[in-house]
Amino acid sequence: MILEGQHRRSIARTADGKGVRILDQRLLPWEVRWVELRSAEAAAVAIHEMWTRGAPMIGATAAYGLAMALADDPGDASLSRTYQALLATRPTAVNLRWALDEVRTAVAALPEPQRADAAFARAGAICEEDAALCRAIGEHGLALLRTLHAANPDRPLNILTHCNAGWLATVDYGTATAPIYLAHDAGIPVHVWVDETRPRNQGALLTAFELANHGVAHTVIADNAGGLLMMQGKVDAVIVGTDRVTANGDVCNKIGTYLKALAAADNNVPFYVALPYTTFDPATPTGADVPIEERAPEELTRLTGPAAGGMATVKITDSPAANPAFDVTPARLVTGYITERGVLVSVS
Ligand SMILES: CSC[C@H]1O[C@H](OP(=O)(O)O)[C@H](O)[C@@H]1O
Repeated sequence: MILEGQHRRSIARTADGKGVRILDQRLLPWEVRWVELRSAEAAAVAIHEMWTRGAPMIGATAAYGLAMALADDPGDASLSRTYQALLATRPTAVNLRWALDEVRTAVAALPEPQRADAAFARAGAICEEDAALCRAIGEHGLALLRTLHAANPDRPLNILTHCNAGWLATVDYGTATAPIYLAHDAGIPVHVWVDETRPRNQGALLTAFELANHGVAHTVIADNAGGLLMMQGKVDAVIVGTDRVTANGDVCNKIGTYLKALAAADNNVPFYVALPYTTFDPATPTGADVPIEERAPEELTRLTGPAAGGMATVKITDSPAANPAFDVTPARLVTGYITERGVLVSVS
């Protein structure tokens, strides 16, 4: 199903100002369903169960969750309890902690009656800032893609991406997709190899949905096909998003990213990471220090999809399964970091 109209915003404050409205991404691309979250507890469930996902997006949702809690109880105990509960929903993306810290800082010194409004205001500003940051990432990435396309102007530029780092993962534009959207809109012929991204298939379900909706040529591939395509010279660059970049430039991102970076290095394919500065985590020394989220094995051993009368789940195996949701790409494998301030060749 293609989303019509203002399709680039997957989060907004509710009309009555008391909640937050998100797209339930578990149903995409088959159904576009908006849900209204009316409590911090509902926001925590939506983040943990990945109704909404993507580093900047879970930060924005958590920020609204804290605001909703303060509307119910603006006291310090509520603030602290809710902060910790939301922080515990998903451990890897640094944007979650960053956004919660932003709201806590905005309200901590205020009289209690003023806290909820200030929290909602900060949450809304975080969303608007993210949209602007991602647009700027797109502008800097566009310059990069122009240069890459100039090397082979007679054919489309082939970009490989992993997972979904699009407008569904952010407030607008995406991070890895922002340069792609701006290049497409500027008339640069771009084709995207879309890693399906097992086990949750964010690529096949979400990135493909986004690109189709924007009219960008794309091909969904098995995660394990990327190395062959690079070996065959069919990939001009890899651009991925990230959930956290540590002080030394290591990149935490969706499981499978590291293997793409290895294949890119082995085939001299530039490997870029697109991120806003809110995803840098200078307080964490290296990728080895980042908690890697372990999710339910059933995400791996079951497949869910549309069937007559609704969604159906099929079993793949009864065997035990391990399901780490992220991995670490060492800084040495990263060609550059595309940020809202420009393209960095190193972080440390
Ligand atoms: C722009 S952040 C996107 C980032 O978040 C995704 O993880 P998840 O879908 O589990 O929230 C993935 O790592 C993306 O690169």
